[in-house]
Amino acid sequence: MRLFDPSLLGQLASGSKFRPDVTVISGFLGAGKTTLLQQLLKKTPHGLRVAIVVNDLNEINIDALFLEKMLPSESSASIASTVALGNGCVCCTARDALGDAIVELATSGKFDHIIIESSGAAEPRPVTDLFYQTNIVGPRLDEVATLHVLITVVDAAAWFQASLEEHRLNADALGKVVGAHQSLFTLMVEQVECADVIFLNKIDLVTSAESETVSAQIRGLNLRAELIKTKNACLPDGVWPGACRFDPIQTRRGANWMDALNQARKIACSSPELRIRSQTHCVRTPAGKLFPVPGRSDFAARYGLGSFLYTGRKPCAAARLRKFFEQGWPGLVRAKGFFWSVEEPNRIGFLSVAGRETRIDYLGPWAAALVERGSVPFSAIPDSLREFWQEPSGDRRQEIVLIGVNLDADALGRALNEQVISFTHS
Ligand SMILES: Nc1nc2c(ncn2[C@@H]2O[C@H](COP(=O)(O)OP(=O)(O)OP(=O)(O)O)[C@@H](O)[C@H]2O)c(=O)[nH]1
Repeated sequence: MRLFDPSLLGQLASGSKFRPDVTVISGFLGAGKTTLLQQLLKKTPHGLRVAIVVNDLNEINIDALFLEKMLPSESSASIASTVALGNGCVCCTARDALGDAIVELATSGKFDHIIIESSGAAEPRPVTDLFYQTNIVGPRLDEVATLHVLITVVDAAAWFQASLEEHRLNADALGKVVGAHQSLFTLMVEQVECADVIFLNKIDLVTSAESETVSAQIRGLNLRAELIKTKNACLPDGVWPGACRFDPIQTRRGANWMDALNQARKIACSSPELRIRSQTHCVRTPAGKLFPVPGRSDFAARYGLGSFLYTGRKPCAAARLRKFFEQGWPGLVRAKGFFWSVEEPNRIGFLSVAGRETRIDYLGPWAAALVERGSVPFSAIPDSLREFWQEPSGDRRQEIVLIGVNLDADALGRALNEQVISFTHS
């Protein structure tokens, strides 16, 4: 893979140490990204020199053409430049082009702030990775520019609809980029999970009850981000350019499920039930248990948001696990985590549920499988894994975070035990 044009990086040698800020706007197709960009340009403080990078999936970049026409008359940016990245998505095929564009703009010394409008099919996380990946031919991207804020624009009406139904992306152009099996809703969820500011736009197209439901679901996914409800992406004062909100750790790991998983692991490790379980044999223990994960704010409590960890030491049937989540569960917004299955007992199963979209993947082997087959001695198992070690299953376990609004956790735990866990070993 090419990592930026080395001749551009050569310009750094003579350049100053000034690093322009970078704002990244993500959001699904038609959510209102270009509308927000127009608003940002209108409200740009006088004298702030802004450059824009617009990404489109097609060879003809409509948004770039539109913005170029708009810039001279409506932007208060003293100098503005538009770089169009056509035919590819900034989170995958156009990543090199994006890196080149940022380096060129940043090292020109002409701009204080660079705004990137991603294509509707882009995930924000790979764009942020670009700033931190090693560059064998020169400095890393974060040495020439500073990530300032990740903004995700959500179409409130589309979100409400997508969360109710299962939507699949069939369009050829999108299918190429996000993969035919990834649902619209999963992509929207990932865009929300990796954001510092979320604009819940098109608020005029939903009822106040629907707006509350969508807000609660979004809060269930990302409690850290600021949530702003807008019509026509109208910006409240003080938001732009605002303080730097991007944090390489907090933003990139801002998804509630990651936080819940970390918290829940601590709880599960100190739980007497798990200690009891470790003294007996896993086949005699309950199939699995749901632990509540403490909420992080009053906001969560107000909206009835809850996070739970389902943990257990009996293998599940992966086919039943998939069916269970595809059928849906009242109030469930997100489920993510690891599972141990009878179908693939030696490989770590990975589950991701967003709405009714359920994805199951297999990652590498469980450490226990490596020990059993003699590839790794037990002494080489790191402490972080030994914490979870219980004979005879080792580190094999169910560890799934479930996030939802007004979830009946007891019923959910029982249903998982009854419908998903394999009882063939008991
Ligand atoms: N009703 C309503 N329409 C809106 C709102 N915001 C934007 N729109 C309209 O929605 C359409 C799509 O807006 P864009 O800003 O082009 O959306 P986008 O996310 O840039 O779209 P892509 O570049 O295709 O991904 C336009 O016709 C906008 O005028 C809003 O708050 N309410």
